[in-house]
Amino acid sequence: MTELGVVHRSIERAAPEAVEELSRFGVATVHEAQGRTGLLRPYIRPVYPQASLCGTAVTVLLQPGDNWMLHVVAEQVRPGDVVVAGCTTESEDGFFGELLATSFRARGAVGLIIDGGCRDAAELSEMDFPVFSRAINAKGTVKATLGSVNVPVTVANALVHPGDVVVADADGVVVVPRASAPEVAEAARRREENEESKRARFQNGELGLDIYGMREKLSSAGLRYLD
Ligand SMILES: O=C([O-])CC(=O)C(=O)O
Ligand SMILES: [Mg+2]
Repeated sequence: MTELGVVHRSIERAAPEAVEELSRFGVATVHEAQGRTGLLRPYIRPVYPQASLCGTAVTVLLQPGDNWMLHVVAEQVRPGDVVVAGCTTESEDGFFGELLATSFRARGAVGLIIDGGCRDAAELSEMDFPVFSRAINAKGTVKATLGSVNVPVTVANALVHPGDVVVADADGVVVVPRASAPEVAEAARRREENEESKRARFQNGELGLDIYGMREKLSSAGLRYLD
């Protein structure tokens, strides 16, 4: 069980070159590149359509309806970090808004993933501070019960460790374990190159049936063409 009331101050972050490399790819590519793993459940949505981010996770475990620990985690943020907030129990209250976004940004945070609600959606969009949350909800929160900072957290069914890489865009949110970030970045690069050549062939009018060599398999599966 996760210990409550602790703040881990020293965490090991993924290599900056790997983070930089991963930032060039979309969530779908990264997810595929690591063997279709690491996705958060799709109920986590961007607060505004253009929101996207890539950064190293600093994690926080919140208590339902209580945003105290978001102020505690702010102190642990380093430039390039994304705050990843889980909650001990489902909660859709408005934990986070433009004031906390201003604070996070001043510390160098590139965004927030929260398995809870957030508010001030228009201001967050105006600021272009990317937030991915389970709800937009004006309901206010209290500062009463301790959680923890920089412990492993489960966020929308994905386990996130401090220092992992998180990539988020209009398609969703994916987490890449710190140690495998360089190899996933390399696999994503190869995948993107491969898609580029396929895209050119599709543009030329070639069919997936031929590009992927599907005809034989379809006929052995018994597909019949009738005139
Ligand atoms: O203050 C709060 O509790 C959350 C909020 O609206 C903000 O950060 O602007
Ligand atoms: Mg506010």
